[in-house]
Amino acid sequence: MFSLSGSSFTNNSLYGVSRCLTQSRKRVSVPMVVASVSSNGRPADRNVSVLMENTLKEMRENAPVIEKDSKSTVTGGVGDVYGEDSATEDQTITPWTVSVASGYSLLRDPHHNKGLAFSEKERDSHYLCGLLPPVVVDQELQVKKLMNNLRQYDVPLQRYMAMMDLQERNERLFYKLLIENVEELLPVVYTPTVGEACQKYGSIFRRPQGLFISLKEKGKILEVLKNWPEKKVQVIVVTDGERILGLGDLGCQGMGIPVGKLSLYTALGGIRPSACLPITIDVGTNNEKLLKDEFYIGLRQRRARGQEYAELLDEFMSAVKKTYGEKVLIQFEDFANHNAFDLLAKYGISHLVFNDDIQGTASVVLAGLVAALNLVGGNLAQHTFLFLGAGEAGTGIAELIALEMSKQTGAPLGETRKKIWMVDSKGLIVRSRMESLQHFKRPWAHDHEPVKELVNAVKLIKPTVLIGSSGAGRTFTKEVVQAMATLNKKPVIFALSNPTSQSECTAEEAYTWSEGRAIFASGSPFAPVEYKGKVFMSGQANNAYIFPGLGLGLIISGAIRVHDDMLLAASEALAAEVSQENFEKGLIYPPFANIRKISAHIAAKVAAKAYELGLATRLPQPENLVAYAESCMYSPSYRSYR
Ligand SMILES: NC(=O)C1=CN([C@@H]2O[C@H](COP(=O)(O)OP(=O)(O)OC[C@H]3O[C@@H](n4cnc5c(N)ncnc54)[C@H](OP(=O)(O)O)[C@@H]3O)[C@@H](O)[C@H]2O)C=CC1
Ligand SMILES: CC(=O)C(=O)O
Ligand SMILES: [Mg+2]
Repeated sequence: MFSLSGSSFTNNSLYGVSRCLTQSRKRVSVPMVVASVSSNGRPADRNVSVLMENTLKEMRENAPVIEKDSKSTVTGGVGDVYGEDSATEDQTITPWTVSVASGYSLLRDPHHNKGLAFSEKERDSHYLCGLLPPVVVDQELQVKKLMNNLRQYDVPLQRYMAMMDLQERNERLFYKLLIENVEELLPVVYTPTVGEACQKYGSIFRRPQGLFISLKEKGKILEVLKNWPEKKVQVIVVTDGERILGLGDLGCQGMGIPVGKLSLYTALGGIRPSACLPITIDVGTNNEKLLKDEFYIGLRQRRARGQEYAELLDEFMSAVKKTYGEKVLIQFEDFANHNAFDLLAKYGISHLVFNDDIQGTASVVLAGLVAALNLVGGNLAQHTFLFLGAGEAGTGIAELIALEMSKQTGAPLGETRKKIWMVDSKGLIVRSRMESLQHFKRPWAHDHEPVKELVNAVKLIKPTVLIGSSGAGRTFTKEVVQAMATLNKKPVIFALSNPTSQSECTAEEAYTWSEGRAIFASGSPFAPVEYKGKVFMSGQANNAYIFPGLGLGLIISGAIRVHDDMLLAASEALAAEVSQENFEKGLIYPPFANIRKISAHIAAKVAAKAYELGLATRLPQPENLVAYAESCMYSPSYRSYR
C-alpha cells in the first residue's frame, strides 16, 4: 500500500488513482479509463487494457510527482500512454495514465484505432478478436487503398467528407495520407474545398469538431474549456466566422477553417494532434441566407458588436490563458478587419498571439517576392507595388514589405511605404481620402489625384508588382494584366484571394494575357497551364507555408510573444528553400511536397529569433535548432501496442 495525495490504494487496483485525482482537483475531465486489475494483470473490464510496461513498481516510484504538483498530473490522458512522440510537450509520463481503451472502444477511438493494421498479438491482448476480419495489413497498404477510394470521388466535397470521416475514425492514418500526398490532398482539406465545406457545413455536419463558444456561454467560458478532453493544448486557431476566405460571413459554419488550419499544423508543421484546439466563437451572423437556413448550426441572431463582443473575447482570452498557460499559441483566423486589427493590437502585448491573415500572409508573400527578385532582378526598394484590396492581407503584406525595405536600405518606414500603393472598393487610396479611411489604410494614403478604376491605377502608378487581396474574383481583367505586361518585361502578379472562385484571375488568364511573361502565384492552387507549347507551373502563395513552421518555432523555443522580426525570419527561411530548379520552372515557392523540411527550417529561424530577442523560455537553447525542430515533429506511423 502506498499513499497518494492523502488517498491510498492497493497494488491490484488502479481505481484509487482516479479517486485521488478527482479529489485533488475540483473536476477531472481527462478521458482517462481506469479499471480494476485482476491477479493476472488483465483488467476486469474488457474495454480497458493496462499498459504493461508501466508497472505498478514504476508507478510507486513516480507517485511523488503527483503529490508535488497535482496540476501537472492532469496533463496525461490516453494519448500519453502510447507515447505521443513529440518533444513539443512535456515528456513526463504521469503514473496514473496507465490504461487505455481496448476492444470495441479501441476500434472507435480515432487516436488509437489502427483498423486492419492491428497485429495478431494486439488483437489478442486488446480484446479485438472477432471484431475485425482475419486479414492484417500494414499502414502503407491502408494508405494505398484510401487514396484509391478518394480518387473515385469526382466531387471535391465528397473527398473532403471522406477525409473528415477518416480523421474521426483513424487519426494517424488521416495524417499519414495527408503528409504523403500533401499536394493532392491540400486542396481537399484546405482551400478551395474547405470554403465550400464551410458554406454547406450545416448540411454536411455529422460529428462536431473543435469547441463552439457562443454568447450563450458568456460567464462560463472557463467551464466550457474544461469540457475539451485534451489538457496539453499548445495551439488554438480561433475564428468568429465573419470573413471566411473571400466568402464573407459564414457565422458558426466557419469552424471548417480552424479545423483545416490545425490539421495543417500537424501534417505540415508536426504539432501533435492532441495539442491542437480549433475554436469558433459564435456571436451570431449577419448572413441572411444562413439565418433562414433550417440546417444552420449557429446562433440564429444578428452579430453582437461593441461591448458585448469585446467582453466575450476578453473572457475567452483570459480563460484560455488560465487553462493552458501563457505559452499557448492563439492564431486569429478569418475575423473581419474591423475586429482583426484591434484584437491583434490588444492581445499582442499580453498573449502569444498572431493574426494569420495579417501576419502569416505577409510573411509568405514577402518570401515569394524575395524569390521573384531572382527572376526579375533588382532589390525590393527598386520595385513599385500596387495592391487591389487594402484590408488585413493587403495592408499586412504592405507593412512587412516596407519594414524589410527599411531594414535593407536604412530608409525610414515613412519613406519605404511610398513605394506601395493600394486600391480598395472606392479606388486608389490617396491623401484626399484620409479623413474617411480606416486606421490601417492611412499609412498608404499618398499624394495623388483620385483614381477610380484599377486599370487606370496600373497605368498611372506603373507598378512592377500587382497583388490581389480583395476577395473579389476576376478583378484582374484582361486589360489589367495586359497593362502590367506592357509596362514590364516580367510582370509579377499575385492573385491571393481564396477560394478559387474569388481569385483575382486564374493562372491561365495570367499567362495567356501576359503572353507567357507573368511571374504568377495564387492563394488557391491552379493546375499547370500550357501556352504556346510551353507548360507554366504557378506557385501557391498561401500562409499555409508559414504558420505551421512559425508555430513550431514558437513552441520549441517556449516563446511568450510573437515579434515582427520572427515573421521576417520565417519569410527569409521560406525564400531560401526555393531551388535553382524551381526558378528554372518559373516557380517562386518550393513544392509543398517538401513542406515538413521547410517547416523545420522556418521553425529553426523563428526559434533562433525568439532566443535572440529574449522571448524564448525553453532553456538552454538547443545547439542545432533545425535538427531539434525535426526531432520534435509528430510522426503518424502507428505505435506498437504491446
Ligand atoms: N493567400 C493567402 O494566404 C491569403 C489570402 N487571403 C484572401 O484575401 C482576401 C481578402 O482578405 P482580407 O484582406 O482579410 O479581407 P478584408 O475584408 O480585410 O479586405 C478586403 C479588401 O478588398 C477590398 N475590396 C473588396 N472588393 C473589392 C473590389 N471589387 N475592388 C477593389 N477592392 C475591393 C476592400 O475594400 P473596402 O475596404 O473599401 O471595403 C478591402 O480593402 C480573401 O479572399 C482571403 O481569402 C487572406 C489571407 C491569406
Ligand atoms: C488562406 C487564408 O488564410 C485565407 O484565405 O483567409
Ligand atoms: Mg485566413
